[in-house]
Amino acid sequence: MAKHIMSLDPGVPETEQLKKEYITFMKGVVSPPLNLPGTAYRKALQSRSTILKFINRKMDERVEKMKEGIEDLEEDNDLLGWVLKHSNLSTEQILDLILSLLFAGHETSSVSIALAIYFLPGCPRAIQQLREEHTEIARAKKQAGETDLNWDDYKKMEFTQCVISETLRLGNVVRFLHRKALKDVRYKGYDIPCGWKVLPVIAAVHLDPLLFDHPQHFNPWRWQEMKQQSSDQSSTSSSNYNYGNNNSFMPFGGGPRLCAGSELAKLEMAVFIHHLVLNYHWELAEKDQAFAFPFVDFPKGLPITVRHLNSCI
Ligand code: HEM
Repeated sequence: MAKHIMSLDPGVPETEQLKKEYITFMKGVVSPPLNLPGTAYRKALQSRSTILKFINRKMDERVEKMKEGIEDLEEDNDLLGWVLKHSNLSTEQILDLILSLLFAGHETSSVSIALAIYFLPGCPRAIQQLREEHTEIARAKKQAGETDLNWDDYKKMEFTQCVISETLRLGNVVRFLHRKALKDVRYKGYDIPCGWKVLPVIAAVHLDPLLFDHPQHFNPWRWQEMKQQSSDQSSTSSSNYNYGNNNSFMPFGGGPRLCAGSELAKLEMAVFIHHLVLNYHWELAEKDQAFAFPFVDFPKGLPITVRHLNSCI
């Protein structure tokens, strides 16, 4: 993500330093707002300020280069390069945009991928079906003399989409949303006064047994059933499990504030799963569990053992 946003290469000292600050920032984002020495909140404020200074410095360097007419293909095509050249955003708006995208686009996708790695070994039949789907895609590409995955390949990943949806439903990377009533609202017999904050808990919807059969069970095939049901109008109306309904599945939120990166996130997960199932066998090295405190994480870092498969493709 940092590479696409600011052309930061993984492993180099400045990226690692930014990562360290980012982790401290994340730990204090949802914490009691006590600006006292040693608190997570205070440390997060300090890290946020360090990150903003870092982005500001990068911006100044870029502006200098642009003035001198120095071209850099990679930097000109990253997000920072694009906004500097083609937008009229103020410095403050650019800083806010870059920080928000680093925040919104990094943790969510990487935790979702970790959750897929965590759930799948408990469902060997799903791994088998994924392998079949991706082996077929890889075989067709080889026949066509192509190597890199493209949009048409992605569109063929139908079962993979079921695995992604199920991972997002059960994993609940984002557990609740933030809303504020802009006027007095009466909803299902409840009065919500103007100005009150409302936190819709999407995790509660995703784990509701009235909406999802055996909601704690990782079952990617439920999404195939859902597709089948929605194509069969008559059966949908008599079913309890209307999880094709947008209000019952909203890992990316909804309405005008719907996640801006939802399609990118699913694409990232699909590409990762493609390479994972084609090339590797993996298992959990020790028992670990996903915890939400407040962001979903694995206390032990989800250690896995990985073995390379001798693929015949
Ligand atoms: C699996 C990964 C992801 C999940 C589960 C996720 C989830 C969410 C959720 C629940 C929201 C709040 C929506 C609302 O309030 O209704 C949101 C907002 C947002 N997300 Fe994501 N997200 C993911 C990945 C990404 C990525 C990869 C990017 C960008 C590269 C991104 C950018 C954003 C932005 C910019 C917003 C704010 C949208 C707005 O307020 O207008 N997200 N995301």
